[in-house]
Amino acid sequence: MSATPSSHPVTQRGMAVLNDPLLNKGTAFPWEERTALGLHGLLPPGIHTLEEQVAQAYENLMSETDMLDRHVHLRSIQDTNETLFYALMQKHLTELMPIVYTPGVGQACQEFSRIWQKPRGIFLSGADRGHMADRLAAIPNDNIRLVIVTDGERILGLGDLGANGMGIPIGKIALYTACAGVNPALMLPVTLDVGTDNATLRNDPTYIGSRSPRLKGQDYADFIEEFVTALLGRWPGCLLHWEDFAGRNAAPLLQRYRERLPSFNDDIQGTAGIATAAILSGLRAKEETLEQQCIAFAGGGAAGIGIAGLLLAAMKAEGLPQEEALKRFYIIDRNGLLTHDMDGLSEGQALFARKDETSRDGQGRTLKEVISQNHPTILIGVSGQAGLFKEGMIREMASYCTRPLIFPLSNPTSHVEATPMDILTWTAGRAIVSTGSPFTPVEINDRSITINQTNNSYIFPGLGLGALACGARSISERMIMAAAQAVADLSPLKTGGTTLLPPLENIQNVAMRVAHAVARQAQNEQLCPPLDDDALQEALSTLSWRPRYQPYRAA
Ligand SMILES: O=C([O-])CC(=O)C(=O)O
Ligand SMILES: [Mg+2]
Repeated sequence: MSATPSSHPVTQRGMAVLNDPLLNKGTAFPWEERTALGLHGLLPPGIHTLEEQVAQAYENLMSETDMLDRHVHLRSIQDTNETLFYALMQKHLTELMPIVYTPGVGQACQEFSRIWQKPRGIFLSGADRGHMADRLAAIPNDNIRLVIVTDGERILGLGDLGANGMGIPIGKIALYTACAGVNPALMLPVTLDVGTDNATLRNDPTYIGSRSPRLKGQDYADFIEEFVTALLGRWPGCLLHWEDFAGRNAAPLLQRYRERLPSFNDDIQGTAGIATAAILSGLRAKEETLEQQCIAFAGGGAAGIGIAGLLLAAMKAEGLPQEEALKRFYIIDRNGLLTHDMDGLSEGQALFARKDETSRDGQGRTLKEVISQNHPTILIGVSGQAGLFKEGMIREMASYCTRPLIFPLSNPTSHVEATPMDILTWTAGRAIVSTGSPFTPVEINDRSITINQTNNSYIFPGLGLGALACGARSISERMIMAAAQAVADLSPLKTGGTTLLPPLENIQNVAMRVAHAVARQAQNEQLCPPLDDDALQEALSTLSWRPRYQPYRAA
C-alpha cells in the first residue's frame, strides 16, 4: 500500500478493524487499504465515498418514523462507524439533535435496558468497590481527557433511572464532537450504578442495572471518592463533567472536587450559563437591566440554584450589593417559597431563601401567590413538572409586565412547564419565551415566532474544550460567566435579528467562541499556564477532530 506521510498506522487486521467504530470506514475502504488490512471478502466489493454513505444513511434513518427507532438507528451507526455518524450529524445537525439529544435521549433512557446493544462507556457498580482503579486500568486508552459521569438519579426531568441514565453521558459526548469538534477518542462516558430507588425499574426483569437501593451517606461519598481517585490515577489532568446528579448531591460534589481536578456540573453551571446568556439578551431587547427585575424560579434544585447563583453574580457585577440583589429572587420548590426558617435547605437554597418571611407549618407561599403578590418579571421553570405554569398565572404576569421573560426549561419536552404556544397565546404574543427542549416556531398574530432553545448544549461543549485546551486546573464561576457572555454577545438581537440565541446551525461557531472566552478567563485568573494565541490555537487543534476518512497504512 502506498503510504502517504499523513497516513495513519493501523496495527489491527480484518474484523478487528471493522469492529472498531473509530477505524471503520465500511464500504468506503479503498481497495489498497482492504489489501493491506486483510479486509477482502469481509466487505462487499462496491466502494462508496463518505458523502454517498451519508446520503444513504440519512435516507435509511428518515424511513423510520418513530423517534425512539431513529435514536436506536443513529446510535447503531455511532457504534459501527463514528466518522459516518459525525459526518451525518454535522450535515443535518438541527434535524438530528432532537433525536440524539433532548427529547429523543429522554425516551432512550427510559427504554435503555431494552435498546442496549453494544458496550459503550464504563459502568461501575457496588460490585466494583475496591477495584475501580483496576477497572480503569483495563481500559485500553491512555489518553482520555474528558469524562462525563452520571449516577442516573435525576435524568433530565425524568427522575431516578439508575443505570439506564447511561444514555445521557453518551448523548453529551456526541454533542462535544458534533458541536465543538472534540476528538471522540479522548472522551469516556461513565455511569456510577450506585443502585436505584425506582421500584418499577428494580422489578423490571429487563433492567440492566443493579437492583439494590441507592447507596446513601458515607457509603455514597466513599464510592464517589474511590471513583475520582481512580480517575486521577489513570488519567491525571482529565476534566470531569458531572451530569444529572440529584439536587442534594450535585452542588456538594462539585464543591468537594472542583479544586482537586478541573470539573464542572453541567446542570448547575452549563444551564446557568445559557439561562443567563438568554436573560441578558432578552433584557437587551427590552432595554432593561438585571437590577430592575424580579425573578421567580419554579424549582429549587441544582439547575434553579445554579441559575440564581450566576444571575446574582451578574447583578453584583452591575454594582448591586448582595443583600439588595437577593431581594429580587423568589425560589419556589416542592414546599412552596423557600424561606429562611425551613428545615433541610441546602447551602445554595439557604442563600436564596427569603429572609423577610417565614413558612407556615413548613409550607411557603405558592407560585401563584408569588406571581400575584410580588409581580416577577422573569419566570424560570426548572421543576421537571409538566403543565406547572397555569393559564391564570401567565395571564397575570402579562397584566403587569409588557414583555415578561418566561422560560419553561424542564426537559424532555413531555416535562415542559407550559408549551410556547400556550404561553404566547395567553400573553397575546408578548412574552419572550425560551425552552430547554426544541419546539417548532409559533404562529401568532400573523407572526412566526422562533422559540429559542435555552439548553446547556450552547455552553458545555465550548466550556470543556476551552478548559482542556488551556490546561485549566479548575473551572471558576467567572469562566462560566465568560462563557455566558460569549453566547450573549452572539445574540442575533445585537444585529437586528429577533431571536435571543444564535441558531443551532451556528453552534460550532458558538462553541469555538465560548472555548476562547473560557481559556482567556482562565488565564486572567491564572488558573492555567500562560499561553499566547498561537499556543492556544495549537492546543485547540490537538483536541479537535473532523469526520473525514484518513488514509491508513498497515503497521
Ligand atoms: O440534557 C439536556 O437537554 C439539558 C440538561 O442537562 C438537563 O435537562 O438535564
Ligand atoms: Mg443534565
